[in-house]
Amino acid sequence: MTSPQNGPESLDRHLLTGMMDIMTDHVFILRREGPRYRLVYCNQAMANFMRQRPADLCGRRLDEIVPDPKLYQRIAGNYDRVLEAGHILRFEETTEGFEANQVRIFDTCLSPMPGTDGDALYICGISRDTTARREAELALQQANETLETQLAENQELHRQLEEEAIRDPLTNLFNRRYFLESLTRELSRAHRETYPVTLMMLDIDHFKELNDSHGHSVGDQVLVEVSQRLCAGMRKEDVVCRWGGEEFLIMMPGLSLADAHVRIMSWRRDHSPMAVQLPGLSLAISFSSGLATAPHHGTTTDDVINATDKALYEAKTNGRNQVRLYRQPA
Ligand SMILES: Nc1nc2c(ncn2[C@@H]2O[C@H](COP(=O)(O)OP(=O)(O)OP(=O)(O)O)[C@@H](O)[C@H]2O)c(=O)[nH]1
Repeated sequence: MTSPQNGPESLDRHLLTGMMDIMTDHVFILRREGPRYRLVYCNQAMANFMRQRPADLCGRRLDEIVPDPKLYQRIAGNYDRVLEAGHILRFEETTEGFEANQVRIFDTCLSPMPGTDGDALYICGISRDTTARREAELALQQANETLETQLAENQELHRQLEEEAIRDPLTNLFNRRYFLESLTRELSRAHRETYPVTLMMLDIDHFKELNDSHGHSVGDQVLVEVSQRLCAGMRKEDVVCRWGGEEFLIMMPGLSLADAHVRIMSWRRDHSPMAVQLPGLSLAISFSSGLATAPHHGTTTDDVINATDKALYEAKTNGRNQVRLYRQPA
């Protein structure tokens, strides 16, 4: 008994052709004839794409199959390149110019091959339609870009919301909640590292009168103006807050009571009375302020704020337009 021979048998042409015709990729062979090319083989998929039968395409010159000179030049240029390179080339091409209504993308592999007689030169090619994959990639890329934009917008919105949650909407100063959180944090750090934290409460004098005489909107403009001048006069580590209606509370970490006093007196030299110019109206605003410091006048937020409030009260009851330092009861 003879055993079957190992290795591929030489197959009949109709078997090979049959196999090529069940492929969805375009398979084709061209022969170079001088400066031109002749299609010597194409499979069913390629013929379908050209809307012809394989028998009607095979044997025809490329310039007959593709009469448009620009299109011909584009296709033949690829074949020239692969023959010049002498090895397999792979590239992406489109069917632009072939079909009026739809441009498809192909991934094409071309290989130069000598004929059996040694003289003739052939190009074997396989083209795969990658349009759907590329469209999916493009859609994914666009979806990613949209997501990234949305993410950036959401982050910005989140940042704005966080900012709004700690700011007073009229003056844009920090609000009471943020101030209390910051003061709690600062007092415990100051305790660990032994430095003073001085508070100043500043209140606009006779603000009710101003509102009553000139209206709430003028009052609002004064509040905004005072806020801006207060911020401009403080260090970047100070926390300036709108404590209530026309009352401001400022935390000055690391400043002793005496240093804070010097600072506020200097601020008052420039800003009290504060001239506020509004259309048809010239105002002179005065302030009363109270100062207290931790740990000297208290170590908790409540204690030090109460001490500051009491110092302010003294400034008010003592005739306004002045600064008072907290004095501990004897
Ligand atoms: N325009 C404006 N007025 C406000 C705002 N919040 C509070 N007020 C007003 O601020 C005024 C505060 O009045 P008072 O507490 O009597 O203080 P004052 O008139 O400055 O008196 P002294 O502090 O004793 O000098 C009230 O009339 C409030 O209506 C605000 O956001 N805008």
